[in-house]
Amino acid sequence: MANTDGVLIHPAVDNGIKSGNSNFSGGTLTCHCASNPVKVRIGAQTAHNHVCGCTKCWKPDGAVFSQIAVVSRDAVEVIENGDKLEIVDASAAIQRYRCRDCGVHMYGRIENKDHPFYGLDFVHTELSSEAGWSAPEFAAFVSSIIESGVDASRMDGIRSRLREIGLEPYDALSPPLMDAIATHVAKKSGALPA
Ligand SMILES: N[C@@H](CCC(=O)N[C@@H](CS)C(=O)NCC(=O)O)C(=O)O
Ligand SMILES: [Zn+2]
Ligand SMILES: [Zn+2]
Repeated sequence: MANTDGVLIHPAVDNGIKSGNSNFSGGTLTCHCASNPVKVRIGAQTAHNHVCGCTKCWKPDGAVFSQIAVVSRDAVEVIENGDKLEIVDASAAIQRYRCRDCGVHMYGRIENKDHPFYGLDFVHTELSSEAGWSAPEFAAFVSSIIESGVDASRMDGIRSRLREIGLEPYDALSPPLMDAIATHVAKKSGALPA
């Protein structure tokens, strides 16, 4: 069995996953700036929370994975210091808005109306002090952590640790989300009825 001692994934899951609260209805995300932080109000509970190993998603210092969930774009409102936001990569499918001073990503938005996840924004709920956000359910883009410099020899230990804390590892998204994407594509091409 792979040794999982000392394998750190993300602070929100390393000491056990906190359950979500089904009555929770949102909170405020705050960037890491000591003065004039960017604040984003999320007016709903999130869904599909997960950890992501890709190189594009924002990770707190020392974390190998990011933690990211989706919420309707209608529920996302920049309420303070929005002038500090800049788009990381305007050509990416997900346009990630980061604070130009501290680098924290405040939300990611899809502008392509044909994208399977159009209408959903991507947010890091650890930026909120409120408890009750939906709990992470799986680990996505696990092999991608190698692209950030994790040696492939550590992957057995990292996948074992993810399973140990209840986050099934996948090298893309989870099967239900991959199925939803493929269904969207098949309906567009006509392979399935719209
Ligand atoms: N192996 C690539 C994967 C990047 C990737 O496809 N990320 C996923 C999960 S966040 C995605 O949907 N990206 C869309 C985007 O970045 O716009 C990396 O690590 O950079
Ligand atoms: Zn900031
Ligand atoms: Zn990602």
